[in-house]
Amino acid sequence: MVGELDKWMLMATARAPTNIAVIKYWGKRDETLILPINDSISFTIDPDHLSATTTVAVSPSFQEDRMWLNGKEISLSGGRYQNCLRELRNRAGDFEDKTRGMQIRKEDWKKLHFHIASYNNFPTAAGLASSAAGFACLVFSLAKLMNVNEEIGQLSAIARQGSGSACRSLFGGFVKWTMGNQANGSDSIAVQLVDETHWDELVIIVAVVSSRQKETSSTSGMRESVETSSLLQHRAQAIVPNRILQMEESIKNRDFSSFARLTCADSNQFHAVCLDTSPPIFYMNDTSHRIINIVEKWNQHEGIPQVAYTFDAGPNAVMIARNRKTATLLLQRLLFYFPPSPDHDLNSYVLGDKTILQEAGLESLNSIESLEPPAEAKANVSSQRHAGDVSYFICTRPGKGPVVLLEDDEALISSQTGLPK
Ligand SMILES: Nc1ncnc2c1ncn2[C@@H]1O[C@H](COP(=O)(O)OP(=O)(O)OP(=O)(O)O)[C@@H](O)[C@H]1O
Ligand SMILES: C[C@@](O)(CCOP(=O)(O)OP(=O)(O)O)CC(=O)O
Repeated sequence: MVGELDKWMLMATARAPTNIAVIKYWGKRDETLILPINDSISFTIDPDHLSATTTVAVSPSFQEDRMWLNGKEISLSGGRYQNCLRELRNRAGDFEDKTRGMQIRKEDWKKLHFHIASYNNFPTAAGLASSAAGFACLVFSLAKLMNVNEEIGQLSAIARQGSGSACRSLFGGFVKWTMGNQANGSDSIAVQLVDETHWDELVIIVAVVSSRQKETSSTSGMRESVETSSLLQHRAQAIVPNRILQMEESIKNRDFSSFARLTCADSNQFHAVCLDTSPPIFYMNDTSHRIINIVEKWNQHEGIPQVAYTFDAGPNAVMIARNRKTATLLLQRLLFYFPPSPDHDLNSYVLGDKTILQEAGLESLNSIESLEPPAEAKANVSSQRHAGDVSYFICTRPGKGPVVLLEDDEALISSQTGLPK
């Protein structure tokens, strides 16, 4: 189809955030329905910094379902996309717009085709959970377009079938994915624990760590762990249930010390499970280990945790600081140990909420060069600097769940052609 559309077209646009788990999901009991072997808890990241925006359009002129991701056409033939589309079509409602003379009955949705355009405001292949934001956004925007009359929890069970962690991106704040026990997965859904205003002191700094090697995907990594790791079985049965209860308590009470201990312990146990997998999977690299060391030594020096860290299936560090003051001290440490390489400017080295840079008194490359080693360095950690080992940092905070975008200029599909703008 080229040029003008010859029939009507209906569109919806939405934006959905990514999320980072503090109690990790690792292991499925059902590969097709994506049912996990344990509950997990995450926080949602501010969509201004890490989110997917998706426009979905429907028109009798469209001949097949098509999708463009970051401007490039991708195939929708994979089982995960097909499962989400089928589940949503099964739940579609009637739609009528008398002024435009449009009527779509429930059953018509099965014959109509979609054009879908999505854009991630962060790198897609950098291990920053783009699939979580992407599938949450796909399901949320299609549910709006098709008038699906379901609670967000039920939509989360559809997003789960795109990528497990995506179910948690249907809510803001802190979110629990309950594993459920039904064979059809109807009770394996996300629930919001608290919204993003409950604990608004927290500041998040993500270190995107340079990595050249191709990582094992989460999907195949967790399959191998289920098949070969006895530590994984022990973790799911004997460790996680208690940790979930403790984590819920620390979030409810904004108890940072307990939150940080649990978050770091759970990340480390997840990576221990990866090592216990045969053959072992190494997601973290030397820079990741160095970051853990810096945070651990600082926390130890202060006597109570200042910062928590967590790592997903890759070398990037996600650090959570108890408040803005701590975040500035963390940023000073990070920029001391990992200054930008000579070809970088500060503006492209620290992304997201740059006001933390100003508060840390770091407004020029010179100010980074003249940073002193932190107090704990002399006693415990080497003060060697590693320019170039981190690609960039993102400063952000916990944020809200998916939203519909109503402005025409926010749509990614042209109302004239039905194709990406
Ligand atoms: N905006 C989007 N809309 C729909 N699907 C997306 C979107 N962004 C990413 N995806 C899907 O997710 C896949 C990438 O998922 P993958 O798990 O490999 O990486 P990731 O989620 O960025 O990293 P990780 O899971 O390791 O944190 C893409 O190939 C695509 O199928
Ligand atoms: C380490 C993790 O980030 C694993 C996420 O795995 P995915 O949700 O990407 O896996 P699939 O369900 O196979 O798509 C931990 C987490 O997010 O809980």
